[in-house]
Amino acid sequence: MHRITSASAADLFDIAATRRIEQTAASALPPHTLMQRAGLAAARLAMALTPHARTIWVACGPGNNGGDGFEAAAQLRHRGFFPVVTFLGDESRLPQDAKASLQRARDAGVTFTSEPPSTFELAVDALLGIGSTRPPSGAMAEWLVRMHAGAQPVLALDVPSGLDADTGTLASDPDRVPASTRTTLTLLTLKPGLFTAQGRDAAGTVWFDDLGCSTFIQESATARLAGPPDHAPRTHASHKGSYGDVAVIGGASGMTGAALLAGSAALHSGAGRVFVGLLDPVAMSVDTSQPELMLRDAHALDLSGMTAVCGCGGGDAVRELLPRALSTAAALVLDADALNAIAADPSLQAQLMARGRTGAPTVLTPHPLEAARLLGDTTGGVQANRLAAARALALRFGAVTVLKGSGTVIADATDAPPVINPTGNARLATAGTGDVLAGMIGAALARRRPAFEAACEAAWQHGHIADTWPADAAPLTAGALARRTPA
Ligand SMILES: NC(=O)C1=CN([C@@H]2O[C@H](COP(=O)(O)OP(=O)(O)OC[C@H]3O[C@@H](n4cnc5c(N)ncnc54)[C@H](OP(=O)(O)O)[C@@H]3O)[C@@H](O)[C@H]2O)[C@@H](O)CC1
Ligand SMILES: Nc1ncnc2c1ncn2[C@@H]1O[C@H](COP(=O)(O)OP(=O)(O)O)[C@@H](O)[C@H]1O
Ligand SMILES: [K+]
Repeated sequence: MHRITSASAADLFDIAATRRIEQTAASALPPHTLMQRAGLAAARLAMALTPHARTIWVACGPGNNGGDGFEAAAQLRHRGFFPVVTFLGDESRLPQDAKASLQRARDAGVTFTSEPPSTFELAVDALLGIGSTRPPSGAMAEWLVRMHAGAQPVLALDVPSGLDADTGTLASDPDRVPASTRTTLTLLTLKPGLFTAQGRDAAGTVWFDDLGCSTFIQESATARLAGPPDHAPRTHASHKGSYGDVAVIGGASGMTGAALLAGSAALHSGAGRVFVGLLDPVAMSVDTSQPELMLRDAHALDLSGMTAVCGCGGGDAVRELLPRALSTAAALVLDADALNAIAADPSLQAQLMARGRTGAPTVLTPHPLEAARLLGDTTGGVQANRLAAARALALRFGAVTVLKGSGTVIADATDAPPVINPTGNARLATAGTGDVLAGMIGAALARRRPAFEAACEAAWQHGHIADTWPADAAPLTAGALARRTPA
């Protein structure tokens, strides 16, 4: 059992793959082994979370997730703790494993009640796991509200009840249950839904126990959790040409800052030279706070041999430059208004697809609304399955796609599993941080990192800066994020 951190690169498996792995493992092991291992791991984590707990409420549901709860309760009782189990299900319809664990809990002397205890130091959510088929309702919904309403920690077994383990969508309104400190012990496999969409908020701190079954995994991963990038030291005899040129195209009237932020991020991420091609006809010619940036008229930049970062603060004006960027830029990041222009223009879409077929490195960095426009979908539709949306965009345009937000998803058009970025937090929810990410990806492309790796590494680093921002420092602003130092 170990805690998952942003340093953990790991394979993620969806529900279908997890069930196949479970079958393989169960058929190779003595009956009930998996559930007993799951319950023991849960009891150990419960004891570590609340070593002095007097009452541990274990809420058990109608399937094998409930079985994990019975087993955990039995193990806790054997160790001198006082679990109180509430069981929401029909004993006669329990799966065999869960039935055996219910008996073991009874034999251990666990207390069963029909109503949750009035006070408890820890709640164990063993109501629903990967078999969740509909939003919890009735007593189950009430118990979930009750366990999350107070400050007591909640330990969810496998997945928080009601969370879709594939997509990270939560059946109930997540804002209804914000108070508790959440920990999730996920079992057998790590699931993608724990790390994207509402999964991060619902799961809290994630622990993983593979139940000793990693050797039974023959499946390819559904997705991967990005680990930190390797640190590649600069060779001594390198020069600015070794790190490439980035040209930011954006900054239409009133939005110059977005292009300057992307430029600043590219610069501080190590690009050899950074040009900022501004679309505002009366733009400044130098940014005295960042004299390293070479400000140009966007129309005058020759993009061949350069990495172009196109669209940051681009407004409508960026549209006319897109055909040239799509056909001539050596590598290309398309962000913000460049994506909106492409979404609205079939001829630009065709050009983007044609570029994709040439294999020229191209990265799209939509937030969910931009992704929805490109897909002809709604933001809700995109958020309902972020992995699928990122993959659909990557396949349609032949471009690496970075679908931003909590648990940024990075997909390409190959068979490689998409990556979920584990870093970042809501401090990034401030204007301009997306421009910074685009500039960071641009710098990685300029030093000739392959597009998928460039996107994964930049997304990890971008979130990591926010995660390690000193608590007592000034608020994180996009400018400071680009410079990587608190103002
Ligand atoms: N098997 C193994 O080897 C291992 C399994 N493990 C554990 O088993 C879990 C999977 O077990 P599972 O397949 O039984 O599914 P589970 O999540 O318990 O729920 C299914 C039940 O809930 C019901 N139900 C669904 N939605 C509902 C709702 N909203 N409100 C009310 N009821 C609802 C559904 O009923 P139905 O939809 O059929 O009406 C069915 O009765 C997995 O997550 C892990 O914890 C671990 O021990 C590792 C080894
Ligand atoms: N809660 C969060 N967790 C992780 N990353 C976040 C969160 N909120 C925002 N971000 C990140 O912040 C950036 C915001 O980008 P974007 O929406 O394009 O903003 P802007 O257009 O203002 O630059 C993205 O990289 C996104 O992934
Ligand atoms: K659960």
